[in-house]
Amino acid sequence: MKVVNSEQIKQLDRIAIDEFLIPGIVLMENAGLAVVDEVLKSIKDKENKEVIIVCGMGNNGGDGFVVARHLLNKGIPVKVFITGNPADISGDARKNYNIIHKLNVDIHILVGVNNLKKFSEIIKSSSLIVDAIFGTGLKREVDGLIKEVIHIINNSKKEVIAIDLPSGICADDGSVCGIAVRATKTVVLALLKLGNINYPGADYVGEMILKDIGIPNKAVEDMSLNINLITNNMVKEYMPVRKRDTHKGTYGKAYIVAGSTGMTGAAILSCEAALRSGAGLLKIPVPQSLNTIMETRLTEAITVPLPEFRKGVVGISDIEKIIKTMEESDAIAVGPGSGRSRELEELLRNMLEHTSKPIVLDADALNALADRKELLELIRSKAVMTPHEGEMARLTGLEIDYINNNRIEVASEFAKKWNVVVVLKGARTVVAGPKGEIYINTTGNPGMATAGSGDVLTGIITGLIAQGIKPLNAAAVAVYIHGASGDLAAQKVGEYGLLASDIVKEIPFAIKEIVGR
Ligand SMILES: NC(=O)C1=CN([C@@H]2O[C@H](COP(=O)(O)OP(=O)(O)OC[C@H]3O[C@@H](n4cnc5c(N)ncnc54)[C@H](O)[C@@H]3O)[C@@H](O)[C@H]2O)[C@H](O)CC1
Ligand SMILES: [K+]
Repeated sequence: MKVVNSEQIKQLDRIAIDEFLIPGIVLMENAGLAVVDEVLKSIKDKENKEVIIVCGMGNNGGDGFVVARHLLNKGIPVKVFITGNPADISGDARKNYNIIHKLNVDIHILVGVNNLKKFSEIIKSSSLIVDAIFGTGLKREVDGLIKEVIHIINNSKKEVIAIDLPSGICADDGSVCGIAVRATKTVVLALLKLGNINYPGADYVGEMILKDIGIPNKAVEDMSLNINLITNNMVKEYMPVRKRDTHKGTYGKAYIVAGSTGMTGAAILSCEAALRSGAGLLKIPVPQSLNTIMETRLTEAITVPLPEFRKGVVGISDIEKIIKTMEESDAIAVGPGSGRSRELEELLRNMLEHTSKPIVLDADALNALADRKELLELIRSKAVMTPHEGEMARLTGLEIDYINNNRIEVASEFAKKWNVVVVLKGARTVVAGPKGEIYINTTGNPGMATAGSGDVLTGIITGLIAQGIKPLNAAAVAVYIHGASGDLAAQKVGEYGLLASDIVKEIPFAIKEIVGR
């Protein structure tokens, strides 16, 4: 499912109007009607049906005027409040304003303190508020009178249906521009905006309903939009169908280089997650002294004990064996719980130099790359890197705040620069491909911010690549499954006590729920 920013939706609007000759006022009519549907659903069982529509000076306000006209026609009492002088309204919004003016709709102009008092009184006796102040055209901090208006709407505790975006949320990044309407429901028009799904905006939208307003699919296709929301359907499409006459070899061999003294748990979580995601076979090199622990915990994996240079750390002393296993594998991962050491840096250098197999680089492998940037030049296989913002900061030298405010750009630039897939983890994990492809994930919950959660994700990505899914798609599908598994776990144990191992246990159920098998 495509996601756009304000510039892209503006361009799409222009293509629909100028190239496909769909009059803008038709789109506005469709937008208004889509909102009317939702308003009617909401007030259906209410005795008091009075609807307040608060309109701004742009096309979002124009949509609001259309809503007013249709509600009036259906006998619903409506009151329209306008946040400025109607003389300043132009274009299609102006036409729709003129119509409701002719129809003698009860229109109020919001100016001055006394007027605001009246506004809050009238709101009190209403049933529902439609927020049509700003949509994708919001430009700057909301202040003055409109800030007061939004404050009154939020304090009213009334049901609020926002048109396109809750007013005050920036369409491009979901930031709050001074203040924003807290909506019960947001009717999103034509395509999702980044502001609808990125935090904090996502916390303001309430229930999100995406409505078609008649922009031709062809116009959307012509734009070759690069930002996608990961959906159930995408996961269904990419998860391999398991045929009857297959064997474990069909589903790939994964090789996970992980764990060291004190951090065997990370390795176990990654390995179990890879197997729970469907990988056919899994091997893990184990420092000799840790072999008993690993064998005891990992029933289904094959552990390969290796001589250790330093106690509890896999080094390069048996690099030939490691290279051979890499060559026999379909997917490799390195880093979870590996520990920071010179041995790991050397091991990683050797691994990168000797393999062209897809490789997932996580945790301590990312630290090694951050400490020795020249190793990044060695990546010639299809690599997936899974940093959180702290690791991304170390890899790029950028400030964490900057990364958090520019997650898509940062992930995408890095992916393009190093020709890798980047999974920038967080509340809305961003998966970026080397050709500018972007996937955003919306599954998951705060309970998943717990030790080992990332190790599970690495295992899922590796397990999916092993089954033949291309690294970019595997990463996108994996973050979705990871989040969905976390959501199932949270349903059972809540968010506080959720452990990474709870996520692993839910992987098969999440896949079954999404894929249907
Ligand atoms: N998707 C589509 O193709 C369609 C969308 N429609 C609706 O149109 C809005 C976008 O309309 P636009 O006129 O570009 O912008 P807005 O109405 O969101 O706001 C612009 C309006 O507000 C003023 N303004 C901006 N920021 C501030 C501020 N901080 N304080 C005060 N005033 C501000 C600005 O000067 C303008 O006057 C989209 O979201 C949909 O709802 C169409 O109806 C159908 C086609
Ligand atoms: K709005």
